[in-house]
Amino acid sequence: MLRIDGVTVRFGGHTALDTVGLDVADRETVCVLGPSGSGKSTLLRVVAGLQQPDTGRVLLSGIDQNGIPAHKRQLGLMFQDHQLFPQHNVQDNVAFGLRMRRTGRRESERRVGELLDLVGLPGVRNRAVSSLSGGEQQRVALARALAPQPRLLMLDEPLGQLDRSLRERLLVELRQLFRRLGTTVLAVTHDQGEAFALADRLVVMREGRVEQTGTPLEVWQHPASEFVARFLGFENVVEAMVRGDKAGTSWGEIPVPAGTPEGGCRLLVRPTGVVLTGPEEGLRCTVTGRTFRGGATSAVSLLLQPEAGPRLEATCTLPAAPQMDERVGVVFAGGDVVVLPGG
Ligand SMILES: Nc1ncnc2c1ncn2[C@@H]1O[C@H](COP(=O)(O)OP(=O)(O)OP(=O)(O)O)[C@@H](O)[C@H]1O
Repeated sequence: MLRIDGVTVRFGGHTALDTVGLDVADRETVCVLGPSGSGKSTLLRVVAGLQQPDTGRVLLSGIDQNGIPAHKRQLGLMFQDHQLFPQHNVQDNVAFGLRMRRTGRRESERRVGELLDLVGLPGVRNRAVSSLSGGEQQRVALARALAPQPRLLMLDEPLGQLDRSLRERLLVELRQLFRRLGTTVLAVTHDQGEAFALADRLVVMREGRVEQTGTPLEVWQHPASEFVARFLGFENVVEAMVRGDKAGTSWGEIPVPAGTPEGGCRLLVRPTGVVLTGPEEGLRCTVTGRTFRGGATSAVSLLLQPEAGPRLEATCTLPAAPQMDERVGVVFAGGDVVVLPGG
């Protein structure tokens, strides 16, 4: 459906996109994830035809889009500040793209009704946009982007402004909606939770380059670099020397996956792989941070300062959680140890 091929964009001396390549298949939802300034929005703008690349091509259904203006690319755009017309009612906002295409009034009204049902807002047709809540406005923006039946829907931080519980609910609904409609989606976000919930495939960007692509599970299980691991929120990274099925580190010996090449590398231990034991067992640590995360699992995040080596992050349940300044022992679970490539 979409092919981005060797796209480079420079602003003066700064390279915002550096030979980026990316394919999005028909009906696939791809989320581009990366820190602020990594080039995500620029990538969307290039696909939309709002930014001319210095080199490279954008193909939609095999056709090079060079020279095709934004409004002729048949794309649906939904940007962060959802750019609705606040003084107009919902009907007029959702029908905007249909008017551009000269759709008749009756057909347009039918389609708007259908879309409002779809996004869970039946009966708001005549309300002023300014009278809707933030979440409702977001849904109107989505209905507006979907109305002209774009061949590719592009979302830029679609749920950025919303509170957490609303965001989580909408994410689930959006995913179901895209499945049902067979929509092809390219979304960008800096929020990994949003990307994981929405995407069939993730693209992690760093300084204008694609650092890793894969399904959310692939990226989570095998981050391609320390950058990706840290971006996903994994902090337990340490220098290691692998010998057989163990690695020597400043935290002591850690089991490594079978087949790990011998020699120096960097290891990641997911917080779930840092297992608390009695204070006389394993690596001795002091609890220096303790945050109750709540949620269905009543999880507690712990920061542990070991006798030697960098600080560790661990998680446990509330009943099992030690207190601040308490001394604990730690052993490492092999299943949560990842060898970072290029370390
Ligand atoms: N029109 C422009 N002129 C000059 N520099 C620009 C322009 N647009 C973007 N940049 C620069 O290009 C880089 C990438 O910007 P971009 O907006 O694509 O990043 P992003 O990953 O979307 O960031 P954010 O998550 O903060 O929106 C940044 O360093 C930005 O300052």
